Amino acid sequence: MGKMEEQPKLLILYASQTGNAMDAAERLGREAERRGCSVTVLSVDQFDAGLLPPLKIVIFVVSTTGQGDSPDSMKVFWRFLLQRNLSQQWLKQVQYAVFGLGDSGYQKYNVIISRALFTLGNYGAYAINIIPIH
Ligand SMILES: Cc1cc2nc3c(=O)[nH]c(=O)nc-3n(C[C@H](O)[C@H](O)[C@H](O)COP(=O)(O)O)c2cc1C
Repeated sequence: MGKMEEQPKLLILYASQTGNAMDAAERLGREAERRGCSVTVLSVDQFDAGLLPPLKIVIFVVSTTGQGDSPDSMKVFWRFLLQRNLSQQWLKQVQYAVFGLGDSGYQKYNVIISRALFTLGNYGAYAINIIPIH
């Protein structure tokens, strides 16, 4: 027989200002584990963005804070992604989904979703779903 099926590996990265995106990410992680995935859940500031390219599936859970700002924990990761010396194919193997936490009472509702989508897409990553939560 062929080699054993590997468990699908899933990375869930969250960017949270007051804990809601973290709670949502951990809940998502538990659901995925129950369905047979091998899951790692981390805050974006605990993960080196340079390690993204070989990953197959990454789920981002990001909240919008301030006046349409990203959480503080996302800044370094963000700066890395905006570096100019990364190729347009840098994330071509990566499929990703973005869950966004926001409040439609704010003018800049959930804008961090679109920023994340745009930036990752620029590197050839493939968006499998974009899900605003409010
Ligand atoms: C100070 C503050 C500013 C916020 N600004 C926005 C905003 O500009 N756009 C938006 O969609 N939601 C905004 N929200 C709502 C948050 O996104 C929402 O409460 C979310 O659940 C927070 O997630 P977190 O705990 O992971 O940071 C804001 C919330 C706070 C407390």
